[in-house]
Amino acid sequence: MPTSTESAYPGLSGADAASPTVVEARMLCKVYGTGGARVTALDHVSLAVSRGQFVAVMGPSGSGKSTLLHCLAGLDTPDAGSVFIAGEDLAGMSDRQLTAVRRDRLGFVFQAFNLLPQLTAEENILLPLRLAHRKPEQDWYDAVIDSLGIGDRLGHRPSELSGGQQQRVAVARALVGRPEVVFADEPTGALDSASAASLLETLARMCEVLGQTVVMVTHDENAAEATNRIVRLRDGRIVGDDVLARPTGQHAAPAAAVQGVR
Ligand SMILES: Nc1ncnc2c1ncn2[C@@H]1O[C@H](COP(=O)(O)OP(=O)(O)OP(=O)(O)O)[C@@H](O)[C@H]1O
Repeated sequence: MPTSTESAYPGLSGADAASPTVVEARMLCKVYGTGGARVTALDHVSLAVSRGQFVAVMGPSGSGKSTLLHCLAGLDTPDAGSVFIAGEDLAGMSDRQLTAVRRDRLGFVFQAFNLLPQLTAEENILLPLRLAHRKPEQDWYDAVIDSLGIGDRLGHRPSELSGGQQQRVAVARALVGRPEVVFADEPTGALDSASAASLLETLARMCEVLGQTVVMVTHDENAAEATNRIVRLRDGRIVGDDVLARPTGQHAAPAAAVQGVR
């Protein structure tokens, strides 16, 4: 039975320089305001994220974390520089193409779960695919539900779930379309510490085992510890970028979850 990313998915492990680059920022600049109110939110930021990496973006308030996340995700436009998702330059895209990229190739998780109260967990998870007239890939869907441990909650409405379970449903919704990368902005901000730790552990495992890529903004050093790369911003610049080697096999691969996936 494979017990590490290496054996389950050769070349797709977390901090693996040989993995393909899924997100790349080149010399991103973003300035808000003019005159005395002028703020340089991003000051020539370059960053390449490999498949399977779980990246924490950290830094003091106002250092540019959200601006960077929004530019990487095509939710905001840099004043200068380029963003590539799986090698495709977002700058060359029309609004319609950008919308399609966000819908079909990216996943989003925010502090607020944003689940629709009248839908069951499963209906919430599948809603983005339904709107895109896509069907879930069954093996991937099963792996996501299994990894998140919400198989017995799928028929419940959000009001019948704990906060931690609701966030897991929101994560499943972000993952179900098998996005190139998931962007998460303080995903544990509304959770108690035990639920937060559990969610982070699950995200880490999905990156290691399923080759998912996650870029997460967080203020929380504990949350960052679950990741395998910590990018630190200050005054719109990267002032630290630590790729952490995690011992292989720390997160055992759930064999059933990985069968037939990738
Ligand atoms: N729409 C905007 N208009 C004007 N200034 C902005 C705007 N958005 C961000 N800024 C400024 O750009 C800088 C970077 O903001 P950003 O939200 O990216 O920082 P952050 O690191 O995410 O902060 P926080 O941790 O407080 O959320 C800040 O000085 C902020 O005030």
